[in-house]
Amino acid sequence: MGDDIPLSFDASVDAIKRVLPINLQSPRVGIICGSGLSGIVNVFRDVVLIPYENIPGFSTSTVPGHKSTLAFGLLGSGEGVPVVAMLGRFHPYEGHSLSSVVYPVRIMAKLGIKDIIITNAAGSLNPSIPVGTIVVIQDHLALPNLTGMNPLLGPQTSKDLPRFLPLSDAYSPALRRLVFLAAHQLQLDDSALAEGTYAWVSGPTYETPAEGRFLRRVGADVVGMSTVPEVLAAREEGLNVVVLSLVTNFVVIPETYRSIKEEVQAELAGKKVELPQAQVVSHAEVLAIGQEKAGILMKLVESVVDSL
Ligand SMILES: O=P(O)(O)O[C@H]1O[C@H](CO)[C@@H](O)[C@H]1O
Ligand code: HPA
Repeated sequence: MGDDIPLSFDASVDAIKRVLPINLQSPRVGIICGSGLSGIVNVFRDVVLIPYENIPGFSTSTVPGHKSTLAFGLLGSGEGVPVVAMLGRFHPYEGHSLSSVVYPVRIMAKLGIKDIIITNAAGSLNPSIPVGTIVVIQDHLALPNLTGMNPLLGPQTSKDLPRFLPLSDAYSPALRRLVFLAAHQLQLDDSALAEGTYAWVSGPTYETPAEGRFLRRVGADVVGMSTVPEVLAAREEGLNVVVLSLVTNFVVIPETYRSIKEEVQAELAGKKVELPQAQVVSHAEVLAIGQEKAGILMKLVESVVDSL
């Protein structure tokens, strides 16, 4: 993954500010919308939409369920909090370099946000975290990071940024608290929210059963192909981070491992066998669950922003 974009932060910030009214020029909170989760813009007030193609340094998302638009507006009760939301993100599997993937996070930081709420669609590796659950991420496991695919590799974008970034506190306990308090206020069922560890994989293939078992055994609860690069850049920029993963599918359920050997042996012995079929995940399924559950996630985000 190369550093293929010129560092044009000022040009990007200028292009954005030029089209914003004064009350939206310094957003307080950034939001990244995961697959099928861009509906939050519908509850913004005074909305200004800027296509990524109008912002120097921004790429274009190629994934269904990801628009390529930066949305500014006021969110929450009263006067509202000025926010900026990425309606669509970039993933390395699309061919974007890691520096392109995290570029919008750096621009949101330059615009002045202090907190960032990152959402994603993810597969569950944990049998006690069913589809539809919103997982408040408390930690991550990023095999690509450990093996050299880290967006912070290479020259830093500013000499003021820390070279060796600690990640023991990457997921803000204070913001995570606000999420659970917001859920209480919204009277969400206790089972609506869980806490867990996000495994970042490069994709675009979904996991094999063996990979799913491996990620579960090494401590991950959910898995996805995004988010971690953004978290790293956000932390490097000094932002407070909270990540909400909407579980759209199960990656692996132990009972779905069918043994063809046993099946054939049983058949040869004249026994009737009805073994469960393996599940096949699809992006259409991911988007469908996203559509079904996006409302709750959006209410949660709005309520957290309101309580900041
Ligand atoms: O993480 P987001 O962007 O929500 O999307 C998730 O959904 C896609 C797979 O269906 C992958 O891109 C995965 O990361
Ligand atoms: N694996 C990886 N990424 C995903 C999944 C999954 O099962 N579901 C949604 N994003």
